[in-house]
Amino acid sequence: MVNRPLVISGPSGTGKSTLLKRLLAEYPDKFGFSVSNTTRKPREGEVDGVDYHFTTVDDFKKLIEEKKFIEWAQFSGNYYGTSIKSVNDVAEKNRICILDIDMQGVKSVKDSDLNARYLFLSPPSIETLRQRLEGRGTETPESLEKRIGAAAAEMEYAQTGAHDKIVVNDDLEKAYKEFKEFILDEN
Ligand SMILES: Nc1ncnc2c1ncn2[C@@H]1O[C@H](COP(=O)(O)OP(=O)(O)OP(=O)(O)O)[C@@H](O)[C@H]1O
Repeated sequence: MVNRPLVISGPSGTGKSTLLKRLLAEYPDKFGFSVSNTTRKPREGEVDGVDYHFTTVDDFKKLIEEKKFIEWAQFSGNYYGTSIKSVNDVAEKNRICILDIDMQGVKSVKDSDLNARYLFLSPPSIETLRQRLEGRGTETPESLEKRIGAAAAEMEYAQTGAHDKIVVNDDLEKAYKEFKEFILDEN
């Protein structure tokens, strides 16, 4: 099968965005992201099927019942979700769908019939992760502790062998090389 979806996970602050940004800049036509469903109203300029699949609450609930979502959540009164179809749509456009998701998302994808590949990006240590999150300047003391707690659980899960590849983001150049090699190592 061509273009298996690629699931990238790892603790917040490990460097997923940094590496993905670089990959997308180097290969602008090779990858794609799934279009989420939402029950919120479109904002001006937003296009159905492009920005989101705008869905009624009834339809959204039906999709949940039919187990059509890999993951879904409710934020401030609206539902948001990633459907299996939206991931398959990317492959149909001959692109590799990248899913940047957390441990729960990884488990859901594993429960679905998506034949995905799993990459875990690990920090060299929790202490380094803490320093990077502090250095990024985006966290309050509370959100920092929350992320560190979640990181420990993510790292434990990675120890169970749930992923096809673990890349340790120590030296950025070395990590990017390994990251890219696994991703481009065709499907
Ligand atoms: N190899 C590295 N060495 C040192 N610093 C790094 C390295 N990789 C990333 N960083 C820095 O660590 C911080 C966190 O990286 P980034 O924002 O990419 O993490 P993330 O995994 O995408 O986090 P989130 O899931 O919260 O979005 C950034 O400030 C980034 O510049």
